[in-house]
Amino acid sequence: MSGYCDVALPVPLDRVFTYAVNGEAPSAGSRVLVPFRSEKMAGVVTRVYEEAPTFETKPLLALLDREPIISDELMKLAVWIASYYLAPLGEVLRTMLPLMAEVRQRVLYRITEAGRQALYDGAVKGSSRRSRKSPEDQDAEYAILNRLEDGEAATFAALRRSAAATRELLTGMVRKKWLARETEAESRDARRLVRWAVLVPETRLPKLNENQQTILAELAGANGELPVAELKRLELPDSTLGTLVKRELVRIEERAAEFHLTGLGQGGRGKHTLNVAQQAAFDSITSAVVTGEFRPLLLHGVTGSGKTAVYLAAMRHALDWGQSAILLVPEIGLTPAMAAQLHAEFGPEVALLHSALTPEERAEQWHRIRRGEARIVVGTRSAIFAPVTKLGLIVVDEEHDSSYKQEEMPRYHARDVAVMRAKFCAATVVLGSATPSLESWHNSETGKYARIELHQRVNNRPLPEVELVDMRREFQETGQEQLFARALIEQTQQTLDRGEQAIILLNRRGYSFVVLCRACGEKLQCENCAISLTYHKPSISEDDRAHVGQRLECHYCGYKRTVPKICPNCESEHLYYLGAGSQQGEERLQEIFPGARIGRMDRDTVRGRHDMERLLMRLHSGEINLLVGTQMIAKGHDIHGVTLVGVVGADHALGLPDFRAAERVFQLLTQVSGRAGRGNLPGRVLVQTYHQDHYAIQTAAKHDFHAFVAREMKMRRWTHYPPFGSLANVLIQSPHLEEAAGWAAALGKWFAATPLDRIRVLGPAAAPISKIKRIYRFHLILKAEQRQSLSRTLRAALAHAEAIGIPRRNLIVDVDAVSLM
Ligand SMILES: Nc1ncnc2c1ncn2[C@@H]1O[C@H](COP(=O)(O)OP(=O)(O)OP(=O)(O)O)[C@@H](O)[C@H]1O
Ligand SMILES: [Zn+2]
Repeated sequence: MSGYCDVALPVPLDRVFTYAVNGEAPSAGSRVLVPFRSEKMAGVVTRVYEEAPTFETKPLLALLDREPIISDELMKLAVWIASYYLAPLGEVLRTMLPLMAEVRQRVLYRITEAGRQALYDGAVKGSSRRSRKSPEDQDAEYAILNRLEDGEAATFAALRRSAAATRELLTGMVRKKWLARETEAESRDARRLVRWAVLVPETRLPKLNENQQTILAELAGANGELPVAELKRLELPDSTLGTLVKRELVRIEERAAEFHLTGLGQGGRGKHTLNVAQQAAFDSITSAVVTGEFRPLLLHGVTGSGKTAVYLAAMRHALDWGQSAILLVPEIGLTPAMAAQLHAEFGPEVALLHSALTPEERAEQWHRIRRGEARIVVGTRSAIFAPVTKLGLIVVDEEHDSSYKQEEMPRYHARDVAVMRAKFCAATVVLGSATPSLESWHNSETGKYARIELHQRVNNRPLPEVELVDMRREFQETGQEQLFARALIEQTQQTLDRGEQAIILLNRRGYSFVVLCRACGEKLQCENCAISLTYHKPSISEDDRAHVGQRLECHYCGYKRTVPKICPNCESEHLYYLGAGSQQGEERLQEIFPGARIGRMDRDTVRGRHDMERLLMRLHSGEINLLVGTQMIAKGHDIHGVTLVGVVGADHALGLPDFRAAERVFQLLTQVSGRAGRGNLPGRVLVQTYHQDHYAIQTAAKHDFHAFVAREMKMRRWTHYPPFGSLANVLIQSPHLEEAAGWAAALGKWFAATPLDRIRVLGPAAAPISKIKRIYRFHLILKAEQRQSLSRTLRAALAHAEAIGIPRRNLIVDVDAVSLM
């Protein structure tokens, strides 16, 4: 049959592309292979039709799916995201489909006419003496040309095998135009086979080196077998496993990929019957689900009120009703207990989509969900695109968490996408948190969302008492800057003496987060970013899995350098290390409490998939009785022995140039306080602060969410920030400072000259972080009373930018921006 179709391609262009159908027609929502520029590319068909377009079209190359893999409902969602966030539809669809592992790009080499000529010339005249190549290289080149003479294209691997080709030689030959390089998208099914390493029972162990022993120990500890991919996480050389296989101590088996969960840490603490408040929340949710209509709910439940049990019961109910459910969590790796509870509750019905999955594993899960084998989906933000059918319930846990916002194209917010998806498929969506975002709270005030509250902790446990320690007074009374206040030291000691556990939040990793030269006043900065370098000491902790050596490190781009003895600017020797991070916290605590069993939880100690579980296990068992860490320690953990929480230096974030600064500090204080007193003993919190009178600190200390919100809403209303109106951040970036500044000025001029419909424009100005990874950054902030007019204006601005030659990739439009830095 003939006809035409529109295809969305993953390229940064806000349009679809038309191709001619020359065989079997594809269906909308299925993938096809098409020629694009000089490449072949996989895209998703958005429309199939008869009438010929007025321009010339190229034909489709291949159909990759027999049936649509994007349902109408998900396509509708994709179109909404593309329009709302001003993102190309092809990019949105690529984000939605974790199937790129199935379409692999192959690079092929083919001989050209010039190549043939060279081959014949060489055969006649022998090797050319004028060539700069060695005779060996010339021979290799002829071998390659010879191999390709029949006209078939071959891969690098094939040419290396049969003609000893190297990448260098091939690149040179392409440059001489003897060879043409082609890319080919190769479609295949997601790999269904997983390679497992299996321990061979062996009585006499030969001499082994340390790496080999590590692998054998790891296998022995896992009942003798593990997927090879798991072993890769040990970060040992690949050859180690190879040697073990050669020596017949380990054998490799290919097995069908199946769903497996390894070491999820301890499971839930057994199931509880819901208490009265939980039951009421459950009833509200399930009666929304059974209406079969779109029902958005905000579940505001204080820390430790047992929200998880409500989610699980509601999801079970949806399942029993023949529906499926999606649960979004900020980061599964951080809450292994949650994963264990889910697995205990739903067994093989649950698909876990976490960030440590390989592309193949992700694709495998996607297929399981699509086949209807897993009707409960749990995952981080992109799990909102899971291809479940009969979706009845979506739960967004910790809905205020900023990890739901994707900070790359498409810059969607998974919580808001969750609400739209629920709307498109007439489902119930529950946004849950002890500290709801002001946006969601506002929606519950205006009646857009129904609100459910859990005011009490389970078993009538009290919320912890919070005491503020004024660090200005502490300084006056002790005469010196202290990392830990006297009261915190005293109470930590008492807690440990009573055999209880304490956690201390120090929300920066590393040892010192500023290195300052007292002579010239300069802070040592990253070479690539406008960011102070953080000093990391050689590690003192056995938990520390990061690099052990001392170094200065940029926490934005990962740049590392040795620690200088003198200031790189003025060569003075007066370098001072200021600002304590978690590594320093740990060291100081070790000095103060030599008998304590200290653990540390931050990005340096929690790297691999199992690090968090190990740490939590040691906390649950009491092996660790004093934990220091960054905001990771505030995330949902339920450790019953913790009765004291200390907060150090969390209020400095109040000074950040971001309208959400107060909200973030309030959330962090409330969440970290919420870790205390979750068992039988009541908890206490000590907050060290220099801003004792700030309303975010005051209200957090009183667990008074309503008072905080009332105050913060006033501020937002005055300053026209969300939830009052809509906001977008327009970033202009370039590796050349003048270029970025020039473009920013040009856009600024356009905004100033264009009549805008109730939109306030701030800037252009240098972004608070004016350079990241050698890219200079300027921005404009748009505050609009009406969403539509914001959207219209942004589109017009993009069109103007294109007209004056600002490349699309140098412009970032961040609708509902979460980070303004
Ligand atoms: N009905 C119940 N009776 C007794 N204990 C319960 C009940 N429901 C839940 N729990 C327990 O209460 C504790 C807190 O529950 P959960 O972790 O779900 O709190 P949460 O509301 O998610 O808190 P946070 O917002 O701090 O993460 C857990 O140990 C859980 O096992
Ligand atoms: Zn950097």
